[in-house]
Amino acid sequence: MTKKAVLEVINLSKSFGAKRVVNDISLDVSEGDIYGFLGPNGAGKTTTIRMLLGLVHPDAGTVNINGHNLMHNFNDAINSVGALVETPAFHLSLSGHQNLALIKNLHPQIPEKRIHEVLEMVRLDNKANDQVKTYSLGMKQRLGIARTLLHYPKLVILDEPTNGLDPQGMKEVREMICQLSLEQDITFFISTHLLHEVEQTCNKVAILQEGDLIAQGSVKQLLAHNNEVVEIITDETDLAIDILRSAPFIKSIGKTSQGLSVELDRGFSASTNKMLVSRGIAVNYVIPKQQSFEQYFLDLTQGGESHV
Ligand SMILES: Nc1ncnc2c1ncn2[C@@H]1O[C@H](COP(=O)(O)OP(=O)(O)OP(=O)(O)O)[C@@H](O)[C@H]1O
Repeated sequence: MTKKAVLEVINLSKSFGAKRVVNDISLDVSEGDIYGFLGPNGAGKTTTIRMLLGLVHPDAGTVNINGHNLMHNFNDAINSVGALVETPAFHLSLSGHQNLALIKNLHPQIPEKRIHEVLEMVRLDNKANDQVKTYSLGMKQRLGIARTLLHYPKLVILDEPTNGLDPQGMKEVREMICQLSLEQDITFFISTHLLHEVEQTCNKVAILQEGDLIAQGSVKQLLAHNNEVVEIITDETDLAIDILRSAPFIKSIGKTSQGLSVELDRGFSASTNKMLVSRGIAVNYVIPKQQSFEQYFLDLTQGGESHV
């Protein structure tokens, strides 16, 4: 069954003066996705997010949020999204609950009980009555996310939500996002440059570089598209390198403590083994290595091919 589109971005572009910052990008975010929006510093992530929220006017392109066109039906589009774009500011001498009550009071349609619900969702219900000045950075960030949830959004956009957090704070935010996605049917669009976070949290990613979309898809799909890496356990490393160097399907060879790490075209590990054995090399093992998303990202953004 095709999943419902929650965020559709079609041919979006933006320049500042002569500088093209976002270049004709299209993104598809479906119901239930935890969608990672990745890119090196200055790639255009924040500018894109600001366009998704109507804070920056695009030069060209269309944004639909939950079926509402952002340009033509702004209120419906924006009311169905929650967003945390900068470090949230709170009244430090008030409690978490009191801070959320101030926001709730501006929106009479939000029931009182919602404050407790969202505090529970971000696991701050036991700190609800403590002053925000006693909160850690991670707790403040979670309170910021609670604030975005007050009006029952179907889509939540977070710009670098774990930026500046310690490992424990990052873990808490990560776990909370996964839980909200599962239990509350919230779709997330998260910009980050932390690749490890993406691997652990997101089911889909888009990679932006200098305003261009250079990859989009599931983490699994993107890695499957890439070369394979195997470790070849052998004592005859120098001879093995001489033999493999000439094979067109071998992309790179490095030495490891027990043999060689070889990057090759996907599907050629058996041929690699056969080539070595037929030339008299004693191959003890060929071990497939899981290529990390981090390596994939670095290959791609430092001069690799495009997988859009
Ligand atoms: N209002 C503006 N006027 C001129 N240039 C801008 C403006 N906003 C952003 N830029 C430029 O656009 C480019 C993309 O910036 P943007 O903040 O969108 O990137 P980013 O991917 O979010 O980077 P980072 O991870 O460092 O925040 C940068 O070169 C930035 O200097």
